Amino acid sequence: MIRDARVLRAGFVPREVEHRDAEVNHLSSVLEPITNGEPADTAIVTGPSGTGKTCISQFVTERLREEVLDVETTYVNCWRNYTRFRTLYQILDDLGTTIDIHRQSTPHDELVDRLQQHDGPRTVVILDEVDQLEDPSVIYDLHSLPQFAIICIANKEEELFSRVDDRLVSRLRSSEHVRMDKYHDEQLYDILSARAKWGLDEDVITDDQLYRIADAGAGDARLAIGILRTAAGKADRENHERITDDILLDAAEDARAQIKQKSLDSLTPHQRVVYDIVREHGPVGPSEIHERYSEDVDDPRTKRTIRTYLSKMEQYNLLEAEGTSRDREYALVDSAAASPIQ
Ligand SMILES: Nc1ncnc2c1ncn2[C@@H]1O[C@H](COP(=O)(O)OP(=O)(O)OP(=O)(O)O)[C@@H](O)[C@H]1O
Repeated sequence: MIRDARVLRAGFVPREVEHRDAEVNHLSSVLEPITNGEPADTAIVTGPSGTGKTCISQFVTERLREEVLDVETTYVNCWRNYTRFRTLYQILDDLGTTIDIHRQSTPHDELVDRLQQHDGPRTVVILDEVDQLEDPSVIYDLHSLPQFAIICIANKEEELFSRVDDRLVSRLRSSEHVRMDKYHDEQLYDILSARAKWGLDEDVITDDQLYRIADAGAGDARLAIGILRTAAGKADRENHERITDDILLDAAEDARAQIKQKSLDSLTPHQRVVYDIVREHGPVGPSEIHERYSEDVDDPRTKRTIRTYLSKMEQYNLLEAEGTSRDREYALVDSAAASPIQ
């Protein structure tokens, strides 16, 4: 059943990306100066979840490394490393220069100094989920160091801009933007079909089944590949020769539940408090959420930050918002209402 399980994993970077030629070319052209040993501009990559932002960024930087000897790349998930310290530390760690850094006592400036002194090859830093940084000044830190090129990945550029100070906004506004939209069903079908070809034995899934998965994916390649992986895994465990329609029916729900759990596990402690307030009291408006949240935590973040948390959880299908911006209320997403595989 399964020929190569790696191909079906969420973080897999394929040898060929489908339907993103323009975006790949755009991002490659931003990084092009590096091939001549010159500094490159910052790139901002935005789009909804599962539209290939991480995949395209990694694909382009991998290709760059194939072409040029003197270039390194490093990847930081800023949701996981949401403080300035952790992001800087992660980059230095990748560069192999953290040996004598003490997590508790080393000041930020020293970490920035180390980056400045880094005399290795030019390095492309992918800052994924950059809108999740508690202190986005780390973008500024990196922006001012010519030996580093930055790719900032976020869902919405407004969310990124609303969190950074004016001097950085004007710099980021003049950066190159690569925008990704949700995939059409045909595009998702092609992405799935390539994964099935490399990841599964021949004839274990029909074209019609792949189209139905593409439809249930609703523009999100992460979900679509997740459904394919879940279905193939179950068919394999149960010793079927083919993926049956019954297996497919459950796979969409299981894949959604897995993705939801992963998103929940990614929430920072403050985001989790906000999520729990909506779970207990939703539908609830932002002011009440902020009031309750401020009572629950010792060092509450600003209302604006809480709004970005709510928006992020909406992007990741954990919360849904109803109403206009004035009377907006948030509630948990009703997973049972998501469209099943037809
Ligand atoms: N154009 C494409 N061709 C082939 N595979 C793709 C393409 N776009 C996305 N994928 C695959 O879909 C999955 C999700 O993509 P990716 O993680 O890049 O999405 P994302 O936009 O970064 O989502 P998120 O905001 O949730 O992190 C990955 O397994 C990726 O390899």
